[in-house]
Amino acid sequence: MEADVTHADTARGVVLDGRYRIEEVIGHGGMSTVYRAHDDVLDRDVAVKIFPPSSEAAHTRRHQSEMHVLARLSHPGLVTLHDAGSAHAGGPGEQTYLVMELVPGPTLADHLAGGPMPTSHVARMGRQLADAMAAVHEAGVVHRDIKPANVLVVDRDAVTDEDPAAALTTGPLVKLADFGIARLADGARLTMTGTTLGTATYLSPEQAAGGEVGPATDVYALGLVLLECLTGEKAFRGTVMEVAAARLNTDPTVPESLGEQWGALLARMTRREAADRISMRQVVVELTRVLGEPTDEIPTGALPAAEAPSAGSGGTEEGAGQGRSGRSAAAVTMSLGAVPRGRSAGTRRRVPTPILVMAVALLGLTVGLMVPRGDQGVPRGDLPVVEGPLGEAIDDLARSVEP
Ligand SMILES: Nc1ncnc2c1ncn2[C@@H]1O[C@H](COP(=O)(O)OP(=O)(O)OP(=O)(O)O)[C@@H](O)[C@H]1O
Repeated sequence: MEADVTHADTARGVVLDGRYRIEEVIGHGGMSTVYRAHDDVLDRDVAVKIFPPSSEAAHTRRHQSEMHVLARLSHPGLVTLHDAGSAHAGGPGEQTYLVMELVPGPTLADHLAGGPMPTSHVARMGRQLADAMAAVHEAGVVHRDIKPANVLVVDRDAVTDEDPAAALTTGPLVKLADFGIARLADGARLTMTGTTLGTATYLSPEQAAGGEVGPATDVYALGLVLLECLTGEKAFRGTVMEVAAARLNTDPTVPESLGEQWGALLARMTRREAADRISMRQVVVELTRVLGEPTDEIPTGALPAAEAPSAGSGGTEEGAGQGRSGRSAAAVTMSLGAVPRGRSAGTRRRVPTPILVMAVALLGLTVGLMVPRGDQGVPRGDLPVVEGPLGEAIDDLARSVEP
């Protein structure tokens, strides 16, 4: 019988596909365990992300669809997908795994525990993330889970040094991980044992309202992440319920001390109406202005020069989320099956406010009931699956809670 790769103690030493030798756990997510592994064929270290066994064919199909999208995305600011496969293929304990570029540094969440970052560092790091995300949007995909825990810091010194000029100009400081995988398993977090629930810190208003999610959702989340990097404080604090509900009526506060440029940019990124936000490509342009650099020489990491949009061309709302194929991000999201249960392509539907309030209350209540009072904050037992619009609103909230 093949070894179980669910747990660290049984996974160590397992060789997947005859080449990926599992070594040690390097990260846990709500949906997976991430291991350092050695690729015996290419003789290099890699990261292997293993999902728990799924008995639902729909989950497996969704993982495969998402892998195909991940495979076509290439950008220095995105963690590269090398390979994918299944352990115990065809059996009841089949487990999907992804083999990725190994980024050995801490996450931005780890880094932020040390306090705010210098503004120029935030601008450069933010521009790298925005450029990567603009490429993602232009490929017709929405991440939907931008948060510090999903930003891997490539070079810790480049973020902490007072004068990291060389590192800042040569390569990406950060890489975005967890690319859209979390959204694939709609509702799975609500049924998984051992899922860590935190706060709905980076939830966009449209996610909180159960509305349609598009590229502007990522812009909002990145705005909150940048604000947190600058201030060292989360923009919204409180219980899951309070935090999720607050953003429907409240704009994040940008301290005046950050200056007019940052104030204007962050306000335009975090407008409550998604349609009023600037595009991710425009964020790249604005952060270049913040850095005092010419906007006609903005680096675009992923796209060949011939295909790269000019600095300003993607900056219009019309351009936001349109891929080179001409398909909108929302359309591709739907074709991936990444839309919450029960939604169909082309259907625009908002969850009525009373349902949202019930959803927020239920999620808050559930988290309150499930999270033990100790330091770990790890819920025990299964959370209920709720069908219909209420379930969808809860799913959206659950997907957005931060570990
Ligand atoms: N390519 C990588 N290189 C190094 N570490 C990684 C890599 N990918 C993920 N990790 C580590 O594993 C952790 C969990 O990964 P990830 O967020 O992708 O999992 P997840 O199950 O999708 O999580 P969630 O959906 O709860 O955010 C990360 O926070 C990071 O510490």
